[in-house]
Amino acid sequence: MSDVTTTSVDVRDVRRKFGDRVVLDDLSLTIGESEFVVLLGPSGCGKSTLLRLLGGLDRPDAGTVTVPRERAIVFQNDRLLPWQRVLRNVTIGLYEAGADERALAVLDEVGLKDHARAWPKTLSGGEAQRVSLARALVTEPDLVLLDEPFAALDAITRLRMHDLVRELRRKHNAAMLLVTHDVDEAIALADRILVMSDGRIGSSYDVRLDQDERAIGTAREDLRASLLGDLGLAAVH
Ligand SMILES: Nc1ncnc2c1ncn2[C@@H]1O[C@H](COP(=O)(O)OP(=O)(O)OP(=O)(O)O)[C@@H](O)[C@H]1O
Repeated sequence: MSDVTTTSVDVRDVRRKFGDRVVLDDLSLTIGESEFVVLLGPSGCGKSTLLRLLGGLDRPDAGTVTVPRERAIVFQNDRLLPWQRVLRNVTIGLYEAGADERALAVLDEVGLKDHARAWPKTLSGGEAQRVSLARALVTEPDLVLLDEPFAALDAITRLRMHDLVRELRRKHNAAMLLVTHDVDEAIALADRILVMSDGRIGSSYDVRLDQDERAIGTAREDLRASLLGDLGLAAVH
């Protein structure tokens, strides 16, 4: 291929049905190595279904999904094991020597090295999600899947998380796919925003190339309009 960047994710003509309902309808997308793609779309349009396919938690009825072997998922709820301390929650899935050191290094990156011996129930929502990010990154995945990881956090904590994710992205060279309903979150983090509708990728915005304020303002309006348009259609059904 003549692409400048190497492809990390290649989804081709994927179809996924639940009963009679076609949730993903010949959907195709690619994500480049170390590219940050945000998937926006109204509730129920199939974002999590796509993420689950990429994470290997589900299989398509038709089409192909090509993803790197090393990948990690962060969900909206932290899914930490309450009976394990923070450090053990991060080392889960690491079997080699030096696991504790690696986990401590990533906990340091998310600002929680001091909490290594804490129990999950003593953490705030934002801290618990930072541990989830540490757990995802400790294996140095090539692809990180983020399923609305900041949706349950308050606005200020969410903004702090955006800064953290940008910083983590610089340090770890993974491709990232974030699912969100939040247009501003999408613009803050994405290289490219994909809007999903009717089981496919409806439109695509290149944020990285559009750095001037006016272009970003226009994109924000367009994105809001396409989301509201989809919601309007959904309300008619
Ligand atoms: N395992 C399943 N069995 C039956 N239907 C399912 C299953 N998983 C998802 N669906 C249906 O597929 C559709 C898409 O669900 P999905 O969770 O992918 O949407 P979403 O875009 O992530 O929504 P939200 O933004 O609300 O999380 C929904 O109508 C949902 O009910």
